[in-house]
Amino acid sequence: MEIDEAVRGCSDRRMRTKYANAVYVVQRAFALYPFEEVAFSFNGGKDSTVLLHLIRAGYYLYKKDSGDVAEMDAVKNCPLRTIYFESPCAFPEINSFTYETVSTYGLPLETIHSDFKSGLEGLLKEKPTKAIFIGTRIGDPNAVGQEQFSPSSPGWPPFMRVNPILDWSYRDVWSFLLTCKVKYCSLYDQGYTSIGSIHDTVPNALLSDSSTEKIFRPAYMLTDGRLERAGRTKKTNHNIEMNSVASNGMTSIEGEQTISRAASIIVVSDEMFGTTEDKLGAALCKKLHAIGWRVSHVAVVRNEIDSVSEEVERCKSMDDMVFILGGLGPLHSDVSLAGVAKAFGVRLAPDEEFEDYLSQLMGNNYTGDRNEMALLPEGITELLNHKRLPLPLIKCRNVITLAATNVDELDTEWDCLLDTQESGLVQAKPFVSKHLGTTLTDVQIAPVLAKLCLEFSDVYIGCHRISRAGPLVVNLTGKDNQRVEAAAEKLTSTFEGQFSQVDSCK
Ligand SMILES: Cc1cc2nc3c(=O)[nH]c(=O)nc-3n(C[C@H](O)[C@H](O)[C@H](O)COP(=O)(O)O)c2cc1C
Ligand SMILES: Nc1ncnc2c1ncn2[C@@H]1O[C@H](COP(=O)(O)OP(=O)(O)OP(=O)(O)O)[C@@H](O)[C@H]1O
Ligand SMILES: [Mg+2]
Repeated sequence: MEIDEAVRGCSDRRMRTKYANAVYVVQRAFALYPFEEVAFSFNGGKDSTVLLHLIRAGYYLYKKDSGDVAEMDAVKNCPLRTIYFESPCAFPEINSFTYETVSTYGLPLETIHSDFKSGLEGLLKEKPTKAIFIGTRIGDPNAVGQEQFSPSSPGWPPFMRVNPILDWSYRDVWSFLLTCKVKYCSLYDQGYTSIGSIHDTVPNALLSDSSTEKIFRPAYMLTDGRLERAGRTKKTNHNIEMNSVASNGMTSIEGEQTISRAASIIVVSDEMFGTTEDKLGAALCKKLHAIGWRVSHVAVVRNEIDSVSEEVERCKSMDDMVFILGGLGPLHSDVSLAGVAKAFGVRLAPDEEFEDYLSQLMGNNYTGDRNEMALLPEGITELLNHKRLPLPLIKCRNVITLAATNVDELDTEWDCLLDTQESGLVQAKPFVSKHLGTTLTDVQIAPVLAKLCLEFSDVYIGCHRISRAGPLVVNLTGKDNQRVEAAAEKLTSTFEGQFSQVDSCK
């Protein structure tokens, strides 16, 4: 079987692994469902072209494994029911490629002229259909939450969606098509990287030839697969918004200076419960304070997925940003990302870009076919790169997982975050603080401080003793210097000569 031979004979270990997993899914589907109750959703796109050849290979291997040797000659092709939702808005090149391909490979075609949902309702009424092969991949807008076998969504007719290439990247798709030397739709050679309708799809501008805007390079030349839908004008999923960036890279929009920002910190560590102390959380508090962010909450949780996910769930909606310290890496106790994924209701899925960084850093020094460290929360992860970092930091929506193991590493990671626009760490209006020391007792000043708190609700009024016998230090912190000064003035004038300014609250 030419596809099987081409892949098994290639030197690309990743390709061979992806192929082996995908054809395994195909074989499982043929083992699970009667052949006549399985369909293939084919639209002439690159992903469904990959799927076509994987189905052909999987069918061949399935027949071979089940000992149908007499039939082997006949299974060069796979006569699987093929459905195509034909739309008047489809590119003529897509239509002709689809018809040509089904004829070349002997696929019985059922053309449907309505939308996906009602078309599938009609199909299922007409013929029992238990499973449908679909070329959905991670990164497609509809892929979030799907597995290789996923029942159709509630409200859709009941069938199993079989997604053999769910974990394939853009690059995997092109490696496969080029390795197997199979025909694909001609639009991909004209700069189209993902194809919708004639109304919402143009060639990908990232492939435009710099000398003339009308010439585009072929789709397989796109280096950043995350931008494959950049030519889908209406439904783009990855539009990158550019904000104004200050010279240090930190977003510094004038209006932002007055906004207030709050963060919470989650320290993930079993050791904090008895054998060591948290230095990183305290250091991060100071760093946030220094850029004018309020720290609303610092929590220490155990290395358990549920403990992390419950804490992330609480903090992510309460604060602008959540920082996680600890629990990142290949150890059994490194559960932070699994906790984040659970909090957002997504699964952990292989991230090719992160995998590339990891293999540059550590070669192939991981066990099994898969690098478990490259499993990141699916559909919500952004990698924050910086030239000073060995690996990008992982940001899932408003949750940033820091990799620092000591304060020096934290200093570096923090500087890189400030220098990276995508981190979202905008400079907020800085805090001003005043520290006033006194030898008065807490009982003496308590009623006055209570009133002061009510009158100056925009000033944080903290109070602590150096020892039980004193002295006492009152800390006044706020964003408005005049208000902080006014609160300090009120306190000192109430207790004339009894308060003096001290450097800081040690
Ligand atoms: C065979 C088939 C089954 C589908 N099943 C579902 C489904 O169960 N739930 C759902 O929300 N969408 C379903 N869809 C719609 C897809 O999620 C998606 O809208 C479609 O593949 C178009 O993708 P595009 O917007 O990237 O072109 C299905 C589509 C096809 C072709
Ligand atoms: N009109 C259609 N008819 C049949 N199947 C379809 C149709 N549109 C989408 N599908 C199914 O959904 C899958 C995902 O569609 P999607 O548009 O993301 O991929 P593609 O068309 O194969 O490639 P590309 O991303 O380059 O357009 C397809 O591989 C196919 O299985
Ligand atoms: Mg398409």
